[in-house]
Amino acid sequence: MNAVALVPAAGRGRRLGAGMPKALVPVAGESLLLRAVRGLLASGCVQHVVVAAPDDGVTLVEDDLAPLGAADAVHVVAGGAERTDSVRIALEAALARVSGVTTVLVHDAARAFTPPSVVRTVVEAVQRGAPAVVPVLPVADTVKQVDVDGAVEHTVDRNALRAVQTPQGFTVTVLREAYEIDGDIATDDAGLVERVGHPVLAVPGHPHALKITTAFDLAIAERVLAPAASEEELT
Ligand SMILES: Nc1ccn([C@@H]2O[C@H](COP(=O)(O)OP(=O)(O)OP(=O)(O)O)[C@@H](O)[C@H]2O)c(=O)n1
Ligand SMILES: C[C@](O)(CO)[C@H](O)COP(=O)(O)O
Repeated sequence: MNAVALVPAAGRGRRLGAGMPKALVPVAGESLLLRAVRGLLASGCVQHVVVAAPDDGVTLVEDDLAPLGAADAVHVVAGGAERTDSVRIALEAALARVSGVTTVLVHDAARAFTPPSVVRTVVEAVQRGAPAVVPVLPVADTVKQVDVDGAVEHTVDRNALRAVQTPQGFTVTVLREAYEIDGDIATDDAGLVERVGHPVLAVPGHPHALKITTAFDLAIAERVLAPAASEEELT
């Protein structure tokens, strides 16, 4: 069974400060978005991708993705004000275009260098019966809870913490249920699924699934991730 992937790519990239939508920022000559979509398709388990573009950038995004030569497998819609709005719009578009959808991935364009192997791991976990799946990494730093004044309240047991990445995977039923609650906003899709009471399974992520958020992250992408991606087969 194949999955459908939703790619929220409508963000402005304020923290990056590139003066253009972050998804279209190039790294070694290819946009973050093109790289993210190619990685999804290279996994071999994604049959269709719906990209949520900036509302004034749908044609720009369509043109950016043209080199993939996958026009039948990739559809671009205008995203929304928040990430959750963009995902909701892309989900509705995917279900209107693709029949028989069972598994849905949600993958940030900003995580452009996610290895296709992580995509497969997430899809396989959903198709083995997990209603919701997130790729994760251990937390390497000590984490402390602080109050509004910055005073440390306590140290959190980092062994019980994981840093969550994308693609996140869901059964279509569970994701639709989570997105039926209008106005509900969360920083990730699994958070909405937790709120409607479904279990979420953590599976291994990958350091290359770094979310390109700041100029520092972009430098890491240019100097480390892009060279590594060009060396590895997209397998
Ligand atoms: N209204 C929004 C906001 C974000 N995103 C997407 O959600 C992903 C994760 O968001 P983030 O990394 O925060 O991107 P931006 O919102 O662009 O960054 P910033 O918060 O710095 O502006 C990105 O691929 C972004 O394009 C989206 O589709 N629609
Ligand atoms: C979805 C996500 O990538 C999981 O870590 C993250 O929550 C996105 O956060 P952002 O502030 O929208 O980049």
